[in-house]
Amino acid sequence: MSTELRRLRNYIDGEFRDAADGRTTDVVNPATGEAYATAPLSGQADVDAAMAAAAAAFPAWRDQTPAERQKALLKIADAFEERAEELIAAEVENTGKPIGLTRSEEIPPMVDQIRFFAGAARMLEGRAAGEYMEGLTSIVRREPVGVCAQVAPWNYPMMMAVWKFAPALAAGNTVVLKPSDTTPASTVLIAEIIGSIVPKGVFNVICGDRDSGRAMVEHPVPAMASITGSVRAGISVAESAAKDVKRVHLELGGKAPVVVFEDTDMAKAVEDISVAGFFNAGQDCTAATRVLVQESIHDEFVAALAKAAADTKTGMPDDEDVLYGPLNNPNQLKQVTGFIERLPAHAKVEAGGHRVGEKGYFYAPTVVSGLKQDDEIIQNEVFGPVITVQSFSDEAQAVDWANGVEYALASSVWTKDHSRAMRMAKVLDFGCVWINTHIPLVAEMPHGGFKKSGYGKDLSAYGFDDYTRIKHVMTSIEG
Ligand SMILES: NC(=O)c1ccc[n+]([C@@H]2O[C@H](COP(=O)([O-])OP(=O)(O)OC[C@H]3O[C@@H](n4cnc5c(N)ncnc54)[C@H](O)[C@@H]3O)[C@@H](O)[C@H]2O)c1
Ligand SMILES: C[N+](C)(C)CC=O
Repeated sequence: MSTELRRLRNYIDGEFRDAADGRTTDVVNPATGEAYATAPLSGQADVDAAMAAAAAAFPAWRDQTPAERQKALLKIADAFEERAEELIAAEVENTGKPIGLTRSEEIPPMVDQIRFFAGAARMLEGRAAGEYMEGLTSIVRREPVGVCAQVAPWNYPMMMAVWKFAPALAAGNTVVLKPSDTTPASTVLIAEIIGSIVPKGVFNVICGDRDSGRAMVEHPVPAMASITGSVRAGISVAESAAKDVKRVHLELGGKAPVVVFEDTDMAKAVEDISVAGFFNAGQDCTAATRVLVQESIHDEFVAALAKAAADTKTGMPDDEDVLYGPLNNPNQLKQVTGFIERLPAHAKVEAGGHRVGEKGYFYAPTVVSGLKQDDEIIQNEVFGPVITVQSFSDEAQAVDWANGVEYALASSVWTKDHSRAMRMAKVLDFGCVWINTHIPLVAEMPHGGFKKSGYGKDLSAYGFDDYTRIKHVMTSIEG
């Protein structure tokens, strides 16, 4: 059976290769539940080869001028635009996402993000050079870190690949990137695109599972390990990297609070929050997943949100009316289903709460109310199309509950009171606070969390800095 499937391959040192020992895994389309390809299950020999290629390519790539690296990234961005339909097709097979939304919501920001980092390559910052001790001039050199081991998740496989390779390559690093074992197809296509533009060895792709990822992070060559994924995986990466003191960059998910005050524009809030909660089947680390609503408007808000959920459609990628597709894999379906099955007696399912169909891994838009702060579904990441609602009495309680989880990536506040919004922005302990909106991201602004959401920033000049190191050079100017 699997011999008839399309064969995806690793991209190492400028060529496509099978795993050295020939091992593969089937890759399943989550909208159908059927395998459509095989991908290498990479082992130590594959990781060794990719790291050796990236290490060999590093000096020449590092020594290119920023202008040359900018030109390469701009060509990559142009190629993404030219080959957008191929990227969309690969991503849709990977994930089951709606075709139209992948075209409108993913390709343009990805291309823009690559172009942003192309520009950033020429805007490296440093403090002024000068004489801080008599007769001695100090300067700061900003340099690439080296080879970067990068591990991507399955929820936005191609966009997260961009967030990883673009700043790394722009800064002069070389890359070994691993997509999730459930979603390798778009990353393999990205390798083909980038490989036609940069010298061999600069960008390498290894397919495989968490053991392949672990072998990359534990490898002696990379100077930096970056991962987007679960807290469990992030802790494991940080532990492995600590053994030889590699730099670590972690984006580990969230449990975004959405704090709705009684003076909000209810219709706008409900519409925006339901989209931000259900988009991508809620498989988004910033999803508007945990609503805290002031008690005076609680019942009206819950009724409106339940109606918005009932009006939200999930279904096949070619259906233009759907907001979101399937969950990514059977484990994720089991995880989401488990949270709903284990709801405490005081919880009330206001909408959804069930699987949709028997083919693929679709789950209905779901709203759950009546929850308490220490309930499992409030404290843990569901990563599915499930919005929870709690009722708060005053600002202090809202802040207490909003901050009362282990995650700290993103949050939002909904109010017409500017002073209250700014007070909340100060005390909410999250890497992002949106006011009267939730989920937009721009290339110029940092994305990244605190607490168990990880450390290090994606996007922005701050994200670019994370892929550089600074060196002090001091020279005598006497004689
Ligand atoms: N932050 C995010 O964007 C994000 C993305 C995907 C999953 N998640 C969370 O993770 C939960 C579980 O999903 P999952 O188990 O499929 O994700 P995961 O964290 O296991 O996988 C993410 C990536 O990390 C790799 N990986 C896993 N363990 C590793 C290790 N020890 N060393 C190196 N690489 C490793 C995987 O192969 C994959 O490429 C989800 O329910 C969700 O809560 C978060
Ligand atoms: C980074 N983001 C928000 C696009 C996806 C995280 O799950």
